[in-house]
Parts: sequence; C-alpha cells; structure tokens
Amino acid sequence: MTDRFASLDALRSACANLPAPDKGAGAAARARQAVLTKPPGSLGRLEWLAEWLAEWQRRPVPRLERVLVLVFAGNHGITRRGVSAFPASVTAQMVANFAAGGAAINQLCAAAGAELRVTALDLDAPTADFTEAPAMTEAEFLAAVATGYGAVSADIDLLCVGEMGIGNTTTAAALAAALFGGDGEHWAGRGTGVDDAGLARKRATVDAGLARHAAALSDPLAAAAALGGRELAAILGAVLAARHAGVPVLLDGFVSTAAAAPLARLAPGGLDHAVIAHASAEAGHRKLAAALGKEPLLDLGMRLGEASGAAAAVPILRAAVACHAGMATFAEAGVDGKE
Ligand SMILES: Cc1cc2ncn([C@H]3O[C@H](COP(=O)(O)O)[C@@H](O)[C@H]3O)c2cc1C
Ligand SMILES: O=C(O)c1cccnc1
Repeated sequence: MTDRFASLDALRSACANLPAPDKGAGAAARARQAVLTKPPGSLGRLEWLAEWLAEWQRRPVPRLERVLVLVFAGNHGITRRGVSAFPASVTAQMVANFAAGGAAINQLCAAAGAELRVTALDLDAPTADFTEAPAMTEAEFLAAVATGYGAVSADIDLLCVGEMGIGNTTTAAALAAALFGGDGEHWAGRGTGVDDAGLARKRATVDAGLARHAAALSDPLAAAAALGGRELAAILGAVLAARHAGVPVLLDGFVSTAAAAPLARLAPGGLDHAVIAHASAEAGHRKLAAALGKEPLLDLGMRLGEASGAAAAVPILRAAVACHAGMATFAEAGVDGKE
C-alpha cells in the first residue's frame, strides 16, 4: 500500500492534479430543476445538492444507490497529557462495538441505507506525543493515507467519512491551527466533555505542538504528519481517492473536516467535491468551515464523530435526488408555467 505514495512529493502531486467537476452534467441538472413542477428555486438547498451531486458524479441525473461510510480508527500519544474525558482504551473498545453493531453509527447507517466499513489503524501503536516528536514518521503517515485511498472505489455514489480516536479533537485542533493560523485557545473545544482544566491542557498541548513543529507548519502534508493521526491521514487519503474516482463526499464534524483540510490548502477547490454534513457543536468546527468557505448542511448540536453527522445527512441527499429524478416536468404533468 505504501508504494501508492512513495514520498510526500508523490502525494503532493496527487493532491495538486485534481479532476475538475463535470460542468456539463451540472448544467443539465440545473436546466432540469428549472422545468420541474415547482416554482424555480423553491426546493432551496436540495436543488443545489442535486446539481452538486450531478457535477461530481458526472451524471445529469445523480443517483444514491451505493452509499459507503468509512470510519477510520487510530490512537494518539497525546492522550497521556490528559486531553480527553475518556481513556485511550475506548478507541479499540468502540471498534469492537462498531463490529457488534452497537454504536450510533451502526444505527444511523441502517437508517440511511448506507454500508459501514470500519478500519482500525495500528491501534496498538499510538502516534508519538506531538509535543515531543512528530506524531508520525513520513512513512507511517503515507501508509495511513494509502490505506484510506485504497478503501474507495469508483462504484460508489457517495462517500461519508468519519473517525474514532480518543484524543483526536486535540489533534484536529493542532492541525487546523497549522493550516489556518490561530492557537490552542482558538481551535480547542471540549471534545468528549473535558472540564475547564482539561480544556486548558488541550490548549497548552496544541500550543506546544505548534511551537515544536513550527518549521513544518507551512507544508500542509508535513503538518498533517507532525500533528495529525493515522485515522485523519486515512480520511485525507479517502477524500483524495474520491476526487479521483468521481465520488462526492460528505465530511462529518470537526475532526474529519480538519483531516481533509490539507487538500484545500494544496489545491484551489481541492474540497469542492465535499460538503460538510453538519455543524458540530465542537467549538472549532464553525470556524474551520468558515476558513474553508463552506456552510455545513445540518445543525443538530451533534458532537460525536464516527461519521454520525454525515450519515444523518444522507436522507437529505436522498430527498434531493428523489425530487430531481422523480418529479414531473411542467410539460409532462400539463401544469401551466410561470406567467
Ligand atoms: C464512548 C465514545 C464513543 C465515541 N465515538 C466517537 N467519539 C469521539 O470522541 C473522540 C474525540 O474526543 P476527545 O478528543 O475528547 O477524546 C473520538 O474518538 C471521536 O470519534 C467517541 C468518544 C467516546 C468516549
Ligand atoms: O466534531 C467532531 O468531529 C467531534 C466532536 C467531539 C468528539 N469527537 C468528534
């Protein structure tokens, strides 16, 4: 798997040479919206979503037959700094819970008609504590990116990405700061529910990581290796693969948005094939969405991760596609058009 990206430069070039959307398919979808039996624009963002799916699926009438939810799990060296309300052991225990069908994401995938695949990434070998060393070596980072890349195929209609990794809201805050500026105070939130002392430790951990890796911060991929995590790297790889395969993406909350964000820094429009499914209640997420120029679809006060917000948004996309594909035109239905 590692030979897919033999070096950061090889990955950088895969991130820089991204396919453009199919503007023709988008225009055809837009033209169809205009003749369906409704006042123009009356389905609001559902219309935009159908057009967005059409452009990235390269199909004038988009479809959502196969929806895949990928959840990647990783462990983090910074957990020993007391940055989570839960112990690191919960990461592996939740992976077992996913396999047994007992987690929120299992129920949300069933409700959304989506297939769930969970990939655990070296849970027995946590990343290094990034206040002391790069979280991952270049080889470890590239291997995780390649695992995510290899999990995506062109035969899916929509990809949802999510993560499980105790400590990773601190990781995501550090990565967001590296990519967009700002410090621990700006980006760290309460994650699984740390108290004020825990929040102070998170902020200090982010600041220490930024200071330790100052020289790497101007390179989005070097920053992702130094401050990120394996599950975040795998999400980056999966979102990149989706772009190359013509698969639109739903990002989940703060962690998965931060994981994919290097792509936006490496190429203009690098995340245009991705929609942020929901505004997480994690403090940094709205700021991160704004930095990416994106407006999250839902706002349900969720702050779970696991791709839960992405899966929750799938029925909205299904609604958009059902209207776009199934509605009659004014001519077909014999309904009079606008005066
Ligand atoms: C039982 C349980 C299930 C979860 N599912 C997702 N997360 C979420 O919480 C973690 C990030 O928060 P922090 O940075 O505070 O550790 C990640 O594992 C994320 O996916 C969970 C957390 C817990 C405790
Ligand atoms: O928004 C997220 O991604 C999130 C929030 C809290 C805990 N884990 C993940």
